[in-house]
Amino acid sequence: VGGDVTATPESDDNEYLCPVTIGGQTLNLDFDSGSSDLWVFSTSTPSSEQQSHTIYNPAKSSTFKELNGFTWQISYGDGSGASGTVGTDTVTVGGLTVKNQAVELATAVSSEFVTDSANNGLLGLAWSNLNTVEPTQQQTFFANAGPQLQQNVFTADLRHDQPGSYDFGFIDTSKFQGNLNYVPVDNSQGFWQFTVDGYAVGDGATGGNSFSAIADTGTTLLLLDDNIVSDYYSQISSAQNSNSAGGFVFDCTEDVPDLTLQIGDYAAVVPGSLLNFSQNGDGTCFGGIQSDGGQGFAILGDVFLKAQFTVFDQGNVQLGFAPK
Ligand SMILES: COc1ccc(CN)cc1O
Repeated sequence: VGGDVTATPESDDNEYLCPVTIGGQTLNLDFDSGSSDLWVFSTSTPSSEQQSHTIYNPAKSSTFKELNGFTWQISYGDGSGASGTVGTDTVTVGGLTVKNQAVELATAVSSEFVTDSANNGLLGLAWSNLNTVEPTQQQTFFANAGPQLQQNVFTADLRHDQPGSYDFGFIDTSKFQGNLNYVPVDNSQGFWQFTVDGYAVGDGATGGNSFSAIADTGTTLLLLDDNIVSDYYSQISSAQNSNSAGGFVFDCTEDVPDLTLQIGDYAAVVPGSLLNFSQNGDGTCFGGIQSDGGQGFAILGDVFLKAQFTVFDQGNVQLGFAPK
């Protein structure tokens, strides 16, 4: 048994949304391998915050059950957050169904979510020890689905400005080139965390110290240690760190170098085309590489994941990468 679901980018590839059916109601959710709560805009969300979102109505689901007294509260790296109550329902993603899945109903959402009208909630794909439900932590959709999957994996094939896909339970070898390169995962902090062994800017030599990183489909950019960020932008003559833009920008006419991350024997290339992330409207462009804020590990978000086919292997606690 498996599932295949389309992942559609919002404008500027800011996030990727996938249709999820909950108790017979379909909402587009942001699949997030950096968190472990499945939460939705619902009839419990204040009407002023519902705006033009698609909402889930548990009263209309014949399979919804309230988890009385259970609550959740989550905050994300970008400062956004949400909180609410909890129930269970039947959740289907691309033909794969999980019964009695914890579904978290938002009773409060931060402004970033209110204004992002295409996003009707998140489906967490990190490890269940990150789930925020109290008094009893809940399992993710992927953890619950694991036992019914042919292979205990999901894969991510995100693309620039075009639909990609998530597959659950199988590896579609037509979606990548060559062989998969596996790296062990440390899931003790609940993330898909692994070691990067070095980096190279453009066609320069691979160097630098090894560093820890997480594979995070719910983060837009490629967030790296400040030393690597400085080294990278030293290769772009007009680059500057702009407070008003919120990070490094450069003239849109510039030739933007590739970045290669050495992961074991695998050289993961992120092409310069993906590292010229978006236009600021004033002739400058915003970089796909930005600072990780010194939090001790790099965040390999969608900018990185667009350039790789990635296998999130729950059974063997490992990640697999291949070029596309
Ligand atoms: C405001 O939108 C979001 C905030 C945080 C996450 C999770 N990294 C996903 C989002 O779509």
